Amino acid sequence: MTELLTAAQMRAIEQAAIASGEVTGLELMERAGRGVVEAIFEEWPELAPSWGPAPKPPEFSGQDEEGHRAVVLCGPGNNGGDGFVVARLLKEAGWAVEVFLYGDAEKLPPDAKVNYERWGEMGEVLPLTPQASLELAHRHIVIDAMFGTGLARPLSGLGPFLRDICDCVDAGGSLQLQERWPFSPPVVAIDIPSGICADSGRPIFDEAAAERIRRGSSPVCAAANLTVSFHARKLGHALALGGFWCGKVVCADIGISSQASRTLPRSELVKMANESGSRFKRNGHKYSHGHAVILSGSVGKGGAARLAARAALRVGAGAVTLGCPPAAVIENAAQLNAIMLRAVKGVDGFNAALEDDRINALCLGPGMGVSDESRGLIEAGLKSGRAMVLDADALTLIGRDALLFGMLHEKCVLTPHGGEFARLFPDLAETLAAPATTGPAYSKVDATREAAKRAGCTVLFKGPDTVIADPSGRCSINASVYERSAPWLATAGSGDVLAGFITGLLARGFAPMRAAETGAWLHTECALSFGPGLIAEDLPEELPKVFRALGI
Ligand SMILES: NC(=O)C1=CN([C@@H]2O[C@H](COP(=O)(O)OP(=O)(O)OC[C@H]3O[C@@H](n4cnc5c(N)ncnc54)[C@H](O)[C@@H]3O)[C@@H](O)[C@H]2O)[C@@H](O)CC1
Ligand SMILES: Nc1ncnc2c1ncn2[C@@H]1O[C@H](COP(=O)(O)OP(=O)(O)O)[C@@H](O)[C@H]1O
Ligand SMILES: [K+]
Repeated sequence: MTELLTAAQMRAIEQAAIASGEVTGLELMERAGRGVVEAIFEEWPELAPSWGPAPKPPEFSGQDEEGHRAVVLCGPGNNGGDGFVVARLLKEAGWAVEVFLYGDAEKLPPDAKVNYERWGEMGEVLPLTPQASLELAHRHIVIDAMFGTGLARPLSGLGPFLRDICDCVDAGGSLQLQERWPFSPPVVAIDIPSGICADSGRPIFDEAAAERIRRGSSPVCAAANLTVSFHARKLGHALALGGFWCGKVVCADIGISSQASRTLPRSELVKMANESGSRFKRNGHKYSHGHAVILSGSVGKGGAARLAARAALRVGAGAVTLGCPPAAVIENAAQLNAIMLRAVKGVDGFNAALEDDRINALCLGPGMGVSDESRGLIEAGLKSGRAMVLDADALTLIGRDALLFGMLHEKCVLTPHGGEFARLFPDLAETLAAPATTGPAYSKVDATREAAKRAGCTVLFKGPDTVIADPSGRCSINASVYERSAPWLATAGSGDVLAGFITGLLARGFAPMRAAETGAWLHTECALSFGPGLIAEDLPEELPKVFRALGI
């Protein structure tokens, strides 16, 4: 678990470090540039100085034929300043370096200006204008230092360069992949690929650029094989398409002493999990670990609820009961063993079941249907005040019904995917879907926080960038990107399993926000542990292995 920062938080951390006298801005920029160069040599050891002469790019006929060659594209802010440092350090390592500047050198901020001038003593700076000829195919590395956390508006006049950069990245960014592109150099983005908003992971573009995308011409942002960020990952590396554009993200330590960016070791995660709610099972009888009730749909519609029930039991609820319409009892009885089964005849039947005060968590929605009876069941569940996961059809019903929406309470967890989120919060979904024309752009974090506040309960907005927020504004992201990428989670029923994990954790006494965070994290862990080929049924069955690996 790693804390992600917004651009403003990063600026505040930097300013605090400078104000305390701990470091100067110029030193930070030097460390940032050094961090980029070190990350490059670590990623591609064959480029490190000790490796001897560089492979000769094909068709290259300029000077320095035996040396490594880099092109550094600098922008008008401090991201560009980092670029000038990288250019200088590579040159000092014996590289041939060509530097381009987008913008006016006179207007560079002070630290970037100093580094521009330092570079100026070693080499020239060419203007990055439409006339510039980059000849990327003749380099060993391309450095994108055009824009970082300060991106404020759409890029303009950079289209052809962005196309070249994206082509290099598409070609694999490997020094070995020479057949596909004459000599496709890896692209290294400083902080974030230019054009991507560091707070939202969304490209910033206007209508004119949108039209260009529709025509399939130039892209609106750069991409990278390696992104080197500083101090901590930013939200934009994890949200939306950030994971898609950034390639691999490494975080260079620039020596700022802030607690903000700690990466928690697994042992600490386990400790946190143990401290929240009713702990992992140590002692007590089954009902001391809670009793979850999951309602299923009618005949032939029980699969989703059975998946959720199995997940709730595996995650450690002491007892799980599946409640179904009387007509569906035989179908469910044929499928269930450890999970108890109870015929629930309409709302009255549900209210009767809820008289058992050992029942402390409910899950409504998976496979439930959107009938009036389903609505009544949701109302009864909400009136009972129990901790409760509302998923799938329950979300559709709540989205249609202001009265039900108004009954949501702080022990509820809503688990919408994109479509369900749009039904529940159409205005927020619309804002999120509208092209982002200025930075920082409205993000999935903004939308989920606002949704949780409005609903008065925890909201988990699903996707590879699952965002979880509670009404107090607390928010976390379960990003299934980079080393935690598990696209095989996009399989029918995996959302039902997630609902079951959260319900089981609620039954065990986890607070709603913690249950949602832990459930989402375990969901991804199970997918990673199982690997491709996974179907929803496999997720709960993988949990014991995941728990064992965690030492639980
Ligand atoms: N904050 C920190 O702690 C550190 C920041 N560093 C670097 O500084 C960067 C942030 O620097 P800045 O805040 O100067 O931001 P940027 O370097 O991203 O650029 C901002 C500048 O570009 C202009 N601009 C924004 N969008 C534009 C567009 N589409 N077209 C033309 N001009 C545009 C802005 O008006 C501003 O002048 C980081 O990404 C990182 O690379 C590092 O030096 C290390 C420390
Ligand atoms: N590409 C992906 N990478 C990681 N997780 C994903 C991806 N696509 C979907 N998921 C996760 O899989 C689950 C799918 O849930 P949902 O959309 O409700 O599907 P279903 O209704 O079929 O169960 C969610 O937890 C979501 O976050
Ligand atoms: K950049």
